[in-house]
Amino acid sequence: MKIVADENMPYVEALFADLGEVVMVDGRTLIQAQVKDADVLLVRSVTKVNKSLLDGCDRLSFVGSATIGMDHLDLDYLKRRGIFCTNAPGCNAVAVGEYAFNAMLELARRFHSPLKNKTVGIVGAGNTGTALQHCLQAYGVKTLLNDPLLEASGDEREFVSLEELIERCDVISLHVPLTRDGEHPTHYLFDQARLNTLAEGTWLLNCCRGEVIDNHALIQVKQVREDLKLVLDVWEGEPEPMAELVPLVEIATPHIAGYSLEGKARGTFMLYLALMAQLGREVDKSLSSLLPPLWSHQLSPLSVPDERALLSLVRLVYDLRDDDELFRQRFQNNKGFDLMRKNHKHRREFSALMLANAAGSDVDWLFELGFSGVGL
Ligand SMILES: NC(=O)C1=CN([C@@H]2O[C@H](COP(=O)(O)OP(=O)(O)OC[C@H]3O[C@@H](n4cnc5c(N)ncnc54)[C@H](O)[C@@H]3O)[C@@H](O)[C@H]2O)C=CC1
Ligand SMILES: O=C(O)C(=O)[C@H](O)COP(=O)(O)O
Repeated sequence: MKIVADENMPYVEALFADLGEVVMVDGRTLIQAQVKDADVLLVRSVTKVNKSLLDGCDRLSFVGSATIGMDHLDLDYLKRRGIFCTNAPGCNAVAVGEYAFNAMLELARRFHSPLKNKTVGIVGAGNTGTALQHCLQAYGVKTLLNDPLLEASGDEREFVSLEELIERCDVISLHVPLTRDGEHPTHYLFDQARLNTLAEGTWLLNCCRGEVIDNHALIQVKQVREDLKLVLDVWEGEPEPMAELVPLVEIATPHIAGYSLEGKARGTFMLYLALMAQLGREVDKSLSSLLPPLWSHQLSPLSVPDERALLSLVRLVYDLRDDDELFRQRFQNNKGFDLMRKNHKHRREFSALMLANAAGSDVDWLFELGFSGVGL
């Protein structure tokens, strides 16, 4: 069996080498000739999997994307061809939730405006939106949700309209898939008209897909709205974000919100499980055996850390300012955006940090937030 896999997918050798020949490729520039005799194709979000890539790849029977998003996969074409296709729902949801929470703490510190007192609106209350809500609730921040699809499906949480969310929230974080059809398409969900309705001083975060915001319109609006603060991890036109937009953004990163080691490993592992099921073979590997051990720092945060101390703890796990700084230096270099992603030093999730405080104390909310505790 021949398995062609994106080189930015960790643990492929460890999980798939037993099954056949593994060939690692640059997913962004992948062409048909490289997939011609493959049985299995493992991709990430940068590979457009469609007729032009797969025409004539007659042996291919399995396509797996180690991502949450599926907008790069032509699902109708794959179905017509009878090629099994799967993705990795929720694999990096915790990473995205923690990224957005982290970014909010950074803005709060920068603008001397505590997060604790704000109302945060989450647009798209699926896996990543819920992971963010979890962090915010653990810290005691009020959240409002907008998700017309979940609302209609009977999800029992409370939802508000997008208009109400925009009106009532100080912070808005976007967590929707990129869609162009259906009753609630998200392409340019935040167009010029909607951006103009943002309340004074809103913080707007986009960690889902660049095209959910009209980036040209965002530039125009931001140029006259110093009060708006932006956090962008995703950009229209990746891997070439609009150069005029970057300086207008407070925290700018190259689509790495989901890049925790745990999240990426989970993505590869979910594809391994799907392929083993497809092949009718027994699973003989575990995710925990792939990951390095927790950081067993015996940290005991003061009984109730204030927001400053909380940010210090969060920065210990992942200092978002490093990625922001590198991004500004490198995004305009030849292939800078993709190189930063490829060479990204995997961060860990909050759970990698073991706190020495005992459970059942007044810092239990830190464990709720995701940090590990001795004996938990
Ligand atoms: N920056 C990054 O590194 C990452 C980005 N993503 C992106 O984030 C997206 C969301 O991921 P998940 O939360 O895991 O997906 P999910 O499928 O679990 O949740 C998405 C939610 O958005 C809702 N939704 C769809 N259209 C909507 C609309 N018009 N208005 C409000 N809500 C709407 C859906 O009903 C669903 O509940 C992915 O599709 C992917 O594109 C995901 C992981 C990492
Ligand atoms: O899971 C998703 O959806 C994402 O956006 C990925 O985290 C993006 O990473 P790559 O697949 O582009 O490496």
